[in-house]
Amino acid sequence: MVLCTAQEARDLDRYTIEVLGMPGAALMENAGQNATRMLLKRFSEAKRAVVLSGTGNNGGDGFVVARSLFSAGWKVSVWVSGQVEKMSLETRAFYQVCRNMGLAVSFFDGDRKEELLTDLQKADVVVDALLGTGVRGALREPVRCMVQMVNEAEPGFVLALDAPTGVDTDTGAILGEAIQADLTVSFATWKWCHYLLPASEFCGEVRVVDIGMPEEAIHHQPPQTWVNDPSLWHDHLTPRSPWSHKGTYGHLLVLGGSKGMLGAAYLSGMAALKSGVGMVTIGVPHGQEASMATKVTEALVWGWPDEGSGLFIGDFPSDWEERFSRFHVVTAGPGLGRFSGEKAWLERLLHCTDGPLVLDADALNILSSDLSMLQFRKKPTILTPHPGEMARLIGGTVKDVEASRHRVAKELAEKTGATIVLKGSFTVIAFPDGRQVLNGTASPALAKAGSGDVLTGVLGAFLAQGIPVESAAPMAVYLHGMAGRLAVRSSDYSVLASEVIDNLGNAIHQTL
Ligand SMILES: NC(=O)C1=CN([C@@H]2O[C@H](COP(=O)(O)OP(=O)(O)OC[C@H]3O[C@@H](n4cnc5c(N)ncnc54)[C@H](OP(=O)(O)O)[C@@H]3O)[C@@H](O)[C@H]2O)[C@@H](O)CC1
Ligand SMILES: Nc1ncnc2c1ncn2[C@@H]1O[C@H](COP(=O)(O)OP(=O)(O)O)[C@@H](O)[C@H]1O
Ligand SMILES: [K+]
Repeated sequence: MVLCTAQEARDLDRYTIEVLGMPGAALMENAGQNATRMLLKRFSEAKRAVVLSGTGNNGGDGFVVARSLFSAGWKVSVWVSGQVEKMSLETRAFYQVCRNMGLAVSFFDGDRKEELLTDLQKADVVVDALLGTGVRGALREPVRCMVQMVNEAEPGFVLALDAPTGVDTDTGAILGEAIQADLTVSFATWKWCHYLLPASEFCGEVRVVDIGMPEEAIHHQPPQTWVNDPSLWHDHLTPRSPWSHKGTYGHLLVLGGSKGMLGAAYLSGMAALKSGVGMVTIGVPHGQEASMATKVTEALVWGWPDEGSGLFIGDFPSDWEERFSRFHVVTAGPGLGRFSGEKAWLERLLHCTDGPLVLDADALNILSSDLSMLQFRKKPTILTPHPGEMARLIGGTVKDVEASRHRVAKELAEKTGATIVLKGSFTVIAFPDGRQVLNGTASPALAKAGSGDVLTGVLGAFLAQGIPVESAAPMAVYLHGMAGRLAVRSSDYSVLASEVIDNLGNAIHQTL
């Protein structure tokens, strides 16, 4: 499913109407009808509704909802935030239908506050069709006043059409005041405000409905962002061939696991094996080799030189060249730690890894001292920062990252040529060509140390199986999030990273 900026949504509408010849009124009728259907699913009996309509096309959707609820036997009153003369052609037509059918339509210019408030307080449902993607800047009167009154009235249920009035479609900012919705029905595509804080907290549940926009419109002008779903990568998640063998599914090297952090590399390695990779070697400092070997049964263990402190030194083992040629993918970072000569070490790793390379955790912190190290890479590099690591990479703060996750991820991908997997409650995957995928499958059960190490392993495993990064990254993030959800037995308080690993198989099975 596509995710649009306001401009992309306008371009899609324009192409559909002006080039494909779909009448705008048909799209508006479909939008309003499908939004009504979502409401009627929740309320089996006729109720009392107040519909607030603006003069733009969002208001037109509102008039369609008002008429449809009225026809379904609901008691409906409509309040309009401007004059008939300001209405767009389609909006005016649907306004006229409401009048012709005898619906109560009132105009609000700030004078009839008592009347509107009483109406809102009596309503079971308020439909917010004041502003959608056409909003510009801080709310002006009388819209601001109407928004404030809805929030004051605290109606039982608020349905927002496309977006709650008062949220900026693209930045997710609040434009002074915003309607607190229980359900937002978005038309044809997702919009950024459904994901970005603080706007997303005003949306309630978000459902996207079809408005009859032909697929050709999306193919003609593909937006830059998609919401993650299996249709994006399902072709690569195929049943395993009965003729396959371990060599078919690649060999992954996991580098990390310093003293006190062995578990991180262990989790990555096990997650990779549970995600179908043929073979895993876990590279740990020499001093940790014996401990790791007793911990893992299914993975190979390779001891790297260390200084006795449990950290890697800035050197490569003597047999690295011969060994490296056997790995299809390298992941570095989980439990790696910081060590003297780390920058030279990472530079060498970047040069000599002849396949995809995933950098996580401290490998990212080392990289943040000099992003130009990545410019030598010919094969895909994938960075999987959490917001703290991302802040170090861009030389900003966590607040900067969280205020604009999608923008910072996109900019870093374009700047470095790496694929960025910016983790969080919704993870952003940004590719160097500007495209982005947004993931919504995760669970707060994953907000616990070790979850990220699992993701690194899953991603490394899919890459080692020859899946291109454009599919492997969204596939790993999606299945990791789903495994996190499936791992919840009694409470999301209690999920361990190892239980997420145990549920990778279920997630893959349910998606195959
Ligand atoms: N196009 C299509 O085919 C389809 C579009 N669809 C629907 O159309 C919606 C987009 O419609 P849109 O572009 O008309 O914009 P919309 O959100 O109604 O707002 C414009 C109005 O808001 C006003 N306004 C702006 N900022 C303001 C502020 N800060 N404070 C106060 N007022 C402000 C602005 O006033 P003006 O600035 O012109 O004075 C103007 O009157 C979209 O979200 C979807 O619901 C669906 O029906 C499917 C088919
Ligand atoms: N509230 C949340 N909702 C959904 N997913 C989350 C949430 N918090 C964390 N996650 C996911 O859990 C993982 C945490 O990664 P990270 O912080 O690197 O953990 P660690 O390095 O300790 O293993 C990421 O994949 C992130 O997207
Ligand atoms: K709205």
